[in-house]
Amino acid sequence: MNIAVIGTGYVGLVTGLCLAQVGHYVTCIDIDTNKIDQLQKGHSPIYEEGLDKLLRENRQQKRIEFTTDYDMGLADKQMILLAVGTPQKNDGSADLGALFSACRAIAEHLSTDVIVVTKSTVPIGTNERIQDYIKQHAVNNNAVSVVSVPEFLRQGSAVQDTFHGDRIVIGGENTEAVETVAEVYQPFNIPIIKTDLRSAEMIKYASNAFLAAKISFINEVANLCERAGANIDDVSRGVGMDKRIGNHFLKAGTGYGGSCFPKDLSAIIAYGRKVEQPLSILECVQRVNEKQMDILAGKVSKRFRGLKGITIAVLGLSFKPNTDDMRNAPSIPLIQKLIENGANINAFDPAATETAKTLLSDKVFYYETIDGALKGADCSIIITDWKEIIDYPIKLFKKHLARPIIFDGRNCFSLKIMKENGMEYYSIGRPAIFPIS
Ligand SMILES: NC(=O)c1ccc[n+]([C@@H]2O[C@H](COP(=O)([O-])OP(=O)(O)OC[C@H]3O[C@@H](n4cnc5c(N)ncnc54)[C@H](O)[C@@H]3O)[C@@H](O)[C@H]2O)c1
Ligand SMILES: O=c1ccn([C@@H]2O[C@H](COP(=O)(O)OP(=O)(O)O[C@H]3O[C@H](CO)[C@@H](O)[C@H](O)[C@H]3O)[C@@H](O)[C@H]2O)c(=O)[nH]1
Repeated sequence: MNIAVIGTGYVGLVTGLCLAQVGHYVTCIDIDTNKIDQLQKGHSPIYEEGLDKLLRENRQQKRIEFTTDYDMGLADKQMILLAVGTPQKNDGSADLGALFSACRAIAEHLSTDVIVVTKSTVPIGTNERIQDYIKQHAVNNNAVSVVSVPEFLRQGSAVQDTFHGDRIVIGGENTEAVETVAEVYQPFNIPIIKTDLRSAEMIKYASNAFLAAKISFINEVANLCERAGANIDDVSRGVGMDKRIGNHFLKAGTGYGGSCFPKDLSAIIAYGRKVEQPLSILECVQRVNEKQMDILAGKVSKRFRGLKGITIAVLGLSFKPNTDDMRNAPSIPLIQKLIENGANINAFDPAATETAKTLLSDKVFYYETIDGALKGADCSIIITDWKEIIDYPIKLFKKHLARPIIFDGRNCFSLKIMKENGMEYYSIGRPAIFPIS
């Protein structure tokens, strides 16, 4: 099928490439000329292993192309995927400005009957608005059916998630359009669930909200473990082995970040308020998460009796490993707090340094190696569990740091190894380790 994808961010690019890979012909449209320039030259603007290869293969097979021109991009397409951003507004609700400006462009450039598939995460009722909006602004008399296919990929493993997802949700009121979309996704061989538009929209928010709730839940239990003298790693494993609970998203840490959970929770909470059905559990989930981001600063401050003048090697800046994305990364409020209280920051991240420079205080010193960041620092804080950091030899922490002290926000190391190496080690939800003097 000939498919247009509007928006070449994470979702648009990965979806476009994966649809091309299973044999469809895809044109990706974006208003960002830099992004389109890069893609036309065969460079992925997104950092993720495997994406460059997928891009190269599909360009060679002429199954994917990139443009800023809506006329060219929408010509002869049977399906248009909407994958523009839906960021958070000041009041917490989703900003649908980019989405409706893309809908306006569809209405003005459409010259064939199409199915419009919404991949963007949108509040309940939005797909009905999209249907009305395009009809109202259409310059030609083409038939348009809107179908909701929310996206569940994770950054860093987006291609893998697209080919091996747990389910594909297809929501729509027009049965024929829903069936056509199901055929397009059939080569992925993933279970498909067909629903109405509103249920599909709700499934996306409820899924993210539940996952975020699991994280805040385990973080609270971790904090309780510290008081109780229990070990969150064992507790988490024991709880997660119950199949009714499941062992995913039970890893305690410095809180969830990223471009999705924080904004999607805010959006569904704002929607609940609007329809007078407040979501009190999710409001707590958010509060617990905000508090969790402060936990490491508190531990360092307690250990050093204040932060003034100490030098901290911060390892990992991106909101999670295998991505250069810094949106809502826990490193941002944490580093801000440390600097406000007088600490000096040496930072290392394998991929996110350039983005970090645009977001963090200009007082932060960046290093290209872990060695460089550690040298002479009073302690190290681990915020993101990159493989490079987990695999870094403990004896080098000991060699480079002025004092062998680690505050680990992702429980990267075993307590036994820390003890054996004579480290002073504070993690999340586990007993602190002090060197034997
Ligand atoms: N990033 C994820 O992991 C993820 C996963 C699932 C769902 N989602 C949802 O998918 C949507 C897209 O997320 P993203 O992270 O890919 O967004 P993004 O912000 O990375 O990219 C959006 C792209 O849309 C382009 N754009 C904006 N207005 C446009 C217009 N009028 N015409 C053409 N292009 C336009 C922007 O230039 C940008 O390249 C959001 O609703 C998000 O919540 C994201
Ligand atoms: O046990 C866990 C699991 C995750 N996290 C944190 O949670 C955040 C989000 O992680 P993850 O879900 O892996 O990343 P995203 O790429 O943001 O993906 C989420 O958000 C996407 C956008 O909606 C959805 O499509 C995905 O299904 C959903 O997992 C990160 O800060 C992680 O460090 C934890 O603290 N503990």
